[in-house]
Amino acid sequence: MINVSNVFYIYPDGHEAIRDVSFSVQQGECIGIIGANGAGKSTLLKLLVGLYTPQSGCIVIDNMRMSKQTLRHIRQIVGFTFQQADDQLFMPTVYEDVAFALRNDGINENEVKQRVTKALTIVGAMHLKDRPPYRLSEGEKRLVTIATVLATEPKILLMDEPTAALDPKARRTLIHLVQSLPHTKIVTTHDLDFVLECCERTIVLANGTIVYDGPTENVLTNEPFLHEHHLELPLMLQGRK
Ligand SMILES: Nc1ncnc2c1ncn2[C@@H]1O[C@H](COP(=O)(O)OP(=O)(O)OP(=O)(O)O)[C@@H](O)[C@H]1O
Repeated sequence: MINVSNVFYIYPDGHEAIRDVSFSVQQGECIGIIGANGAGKSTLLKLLVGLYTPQSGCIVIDNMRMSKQTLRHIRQIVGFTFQQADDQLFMPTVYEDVAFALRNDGINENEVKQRVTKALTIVGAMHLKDRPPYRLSEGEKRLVTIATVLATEPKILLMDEPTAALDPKARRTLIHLVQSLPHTKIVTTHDLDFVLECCERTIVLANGTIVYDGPTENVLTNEPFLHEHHLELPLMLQGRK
């Protein structure tokens, strides 16, 4: 579903944020990308959704090599939720926000209504449809941003820090939602307990390179390795020591 080969990305100021990164993702996998602040997690997600273009290396999504010509099509396959929900919600009501991309694509109003209703129902936010997004709580906003993406019917979901600023109940709702979605998913996060519950495979980034790619359980129980990369044992595993 995703193949990343020898990708390098240097910001315009010369900072090399991604260095020789390669990995593949199979359909239906849920992968956690973890690492210290500044390790390159968000940069990598933005490369996968085509917001940034690598200086070298190649990204293939659903058998299509990412390029100016394929970007529009790839954006229909890949749904991306930003770290800040406010970056994604800007319409007067939740309904209009979820409908926005569909209307932009010229989809007829009947189908827009069906898709918006389905997406809001999946995330359990139908009751919010007439509310202004800026008045919602962080947890509600997070669910609505996921609905905006689900409505476009992507095959792949990329989520940047989805549990940031959520209280335990909202976080639990999100965990259940992510576990129930059949999509291929890549999630960047500092919430290692979330990774333990939702992702069977984990990639650890450090200074823009991959230092681990394998089963989640193996890496999240390796305390010396986690410490070396400014990470800690997930809270769920700390009692086992
Ligand atoms: N626009 C930019 N211009 C120059 N350097 C940048 C830019 N954005 C990010 N960087 C640098 O690229 C590196 C990777 O940043 P990135 O935001 O991808 O890290 P991250 O792992 O997502 O961090 P965090 O956990 O703090 O969100 C960092 O050193 C950061 O300072």
